[in-house]
Amino acid sequence: MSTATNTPSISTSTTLQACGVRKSFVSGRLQSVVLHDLWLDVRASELTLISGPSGCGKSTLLAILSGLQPADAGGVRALGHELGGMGMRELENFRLQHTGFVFQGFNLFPALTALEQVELPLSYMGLPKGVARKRAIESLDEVGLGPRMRLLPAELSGGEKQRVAIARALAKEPELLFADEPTSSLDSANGQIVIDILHRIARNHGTTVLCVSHDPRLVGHADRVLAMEDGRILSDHVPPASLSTTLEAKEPSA
Ligand SMILES: Nc1ncnc2c1ncn2[C@@H]1O[C@H](COP(=O)(O)OP(=O)(O)OP(=O)(O)O)[C@@H](O)[C@H]1O
Repeated sequence: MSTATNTPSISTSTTLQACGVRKSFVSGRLQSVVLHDLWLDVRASELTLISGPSGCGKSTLLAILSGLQPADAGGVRALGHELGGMGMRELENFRLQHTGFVFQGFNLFPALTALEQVELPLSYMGLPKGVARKRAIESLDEVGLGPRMRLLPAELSGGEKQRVAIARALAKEPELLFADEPTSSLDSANGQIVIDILHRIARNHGTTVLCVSHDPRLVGHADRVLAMEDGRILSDHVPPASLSTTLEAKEPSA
């Protein structure tokens, strides 16, 4: 069984590990510890949700696990690589090739169509134009936006913008997908669509999906929930809704 305590046992499908991660921030003469000696492992083909109240350190943990921020102590192992051992260039390349990000504020370019938004990172990755276009269209189709791919962000709803952002991440075919409060600016129905898409990506593509959110409505949609408080992971559980889905999937059909 995986654990989020100080005595980790690592399963074979683990793709992302935090090993004794510590982080503090200094503000004036005050130093506050945001993450306390945190251990966890995250598995492939699962949507892992880190939940907890505002300010408990969720986004800081996500930033460290994705290599956007360094830890003060401890390490992160992602896809077999120690992130702390990489130089800036190497880390940038690792993120480009292996990770996708989805943020609360969508981060779309106002002047680009949905299709162009999704194609852009693929050109940075060096994919030939035809391959990039094919992948971009497939990803937009997968999130249900094929018919709207020629539209600009201003012509899309909030939920559709977030789906473009997910398609942009998905088209890179990343092993690791990070989502920071992806449903916070969406209403309940659109939030549900977004979390269901993230769940499906984990299942169908074998992607490790790590999502942080303080939205309690997401808990039942995750495969695994890590509850965080004051820079510590207090519990690690499979939510009941996810358990029943797993049991249904194992039930032989009549
Ligand atoms: N760059 C920074 N400099 C100083 N303090 C910071 C910095 N980044 C985060 N913090 C502090 O660290 C603590 C944890 O912040 P973090 O954003 O990780 O929490 P969170 O759980 O994601 O919150 P929310 O749900 O509101 O986004 C907060 O007290 C925050 O003010």
